[in-house]
Amino acid sequence: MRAHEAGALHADLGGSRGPSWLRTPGDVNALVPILWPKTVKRDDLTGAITVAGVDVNKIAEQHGTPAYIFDEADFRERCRRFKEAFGGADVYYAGKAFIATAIVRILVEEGLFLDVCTGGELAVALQGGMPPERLGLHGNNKSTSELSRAVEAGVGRIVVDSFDEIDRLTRIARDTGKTPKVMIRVTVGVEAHTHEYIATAHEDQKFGFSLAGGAAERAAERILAEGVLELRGLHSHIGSQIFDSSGFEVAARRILGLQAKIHEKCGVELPELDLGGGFGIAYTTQDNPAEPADLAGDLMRIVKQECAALHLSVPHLSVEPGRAIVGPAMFTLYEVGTVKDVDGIRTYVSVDGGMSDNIRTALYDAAYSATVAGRTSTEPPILARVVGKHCEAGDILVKDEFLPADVRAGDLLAVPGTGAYCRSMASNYNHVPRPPVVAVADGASRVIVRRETEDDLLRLDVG
Ligand SMILES: Cc1ncc(COP(=O)(O)O)c(C=O)c1O
Ligand SMILES: N[C@@H](CCCC[NH3+])C(=O)O
Repeated sequence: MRAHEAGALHADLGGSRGPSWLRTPGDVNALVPILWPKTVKRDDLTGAITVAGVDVNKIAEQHGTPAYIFDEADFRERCRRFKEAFGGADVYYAGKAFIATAIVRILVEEGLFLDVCTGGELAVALQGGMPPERLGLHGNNKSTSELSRAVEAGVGRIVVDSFDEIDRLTRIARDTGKTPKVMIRVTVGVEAHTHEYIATAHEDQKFGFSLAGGAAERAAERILAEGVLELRGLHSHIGSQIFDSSGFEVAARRILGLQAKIHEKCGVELPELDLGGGFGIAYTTQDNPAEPADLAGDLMRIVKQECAALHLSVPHLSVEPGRAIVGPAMFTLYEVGTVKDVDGIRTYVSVDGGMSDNIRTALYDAAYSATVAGRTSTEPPILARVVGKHCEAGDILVKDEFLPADVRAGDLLAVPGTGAYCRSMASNYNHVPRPPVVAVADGASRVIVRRETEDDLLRLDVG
């Protein structure tokens, strides 16, 4: 029996963040549906996890570990649920969560729009065949080159974020004779209830034009007065991994207040409104995210009510979910390399990846769960910490989880909920090559982003 068994530890963890799930011998193998992509289950005979009918042991054999495993059917279903929920509104998938040409192709097929925020993401979007008019470009410091490329490609809307950018884009428009469509990113002053680093609408941060300070209104006046850019509407994004719709409500009220002011002062009713993304997902069983239909209902109701109160016509709405579409559609498959009991504290389970493939635990103190994936176990649960292979004590993937007491080197370990902001934020720390993304659908797997190799990294050195 390992250092910490579930029963004994439960009391110690009370009050602290604790594990996501107090496991008993019977349920240490359980897959809690809210955490896993829809086609994931355990095979009745072998106990191994399967995705779209493919055994993870086979995936590991074929593609190696670590690997991000993408459940295509799950992703498509989430695209459809958002699209249906928001009815006539446009759903811009936020590419920063995870983008690859294969993903873009699926988005095109599912009729979604796409939000990109750098020249690199724009290149992937165009390579994947997204019609440029269905693209939006974000960013607080877009370069002249990025803006020119977007204008040249005919990107549907550029969300302007500073007066410098308005100047830059105005010059490009004059030089090219084109009329870029723009929205204004407005900082509405909402303190979103999420980690400080991923909240984006309080006053003291780098994004957008301040509403309270009057910059947003001045930006609209300037764009309208110069008449070189086509002002389509206002944009607000309050942060990420948000569960509570009250922040969106306040944001919508404030931004529509500005819409009314612009109407009054400039005589223009802006035809579009974007309320951003940020809808939370379950990383552990303690998270309880809203359904897209409920979110959509709330947002659309607030916008309609507020427009009626302000005597405005209801603008064409759009939203930008990233995490809520791709986050739960992937899990990361690792192989356990070492298991170390630190007596009286916990068991450290080291896997063959780490903070280079998932920085979120180290960066945001994010909580994840994990399970032994290649088999089931009848052993009692022990409290484990899943860590990576990097030269860093903070290289933690899953802070607290109950794993079976016989977890051992060679086991496959799966961490769910890693579709968003894991591959897209991956690094080569310690010269560790980034893992591939393996898509699984209808009983077959295919690589959609190949594994990086040490040779790839060596080729960067030119000295
Ligand atoms: C402007 C903008 N839109 C959309 C998103 C997507 O957020 P999420 O992935 O939380 O839905 C972000 C990221 O926070 C963002 O900055
Ligand atoms: N990267 C963050 C969210 C920020 C999203 C982009 N504005 C995360 O992992 O949660």
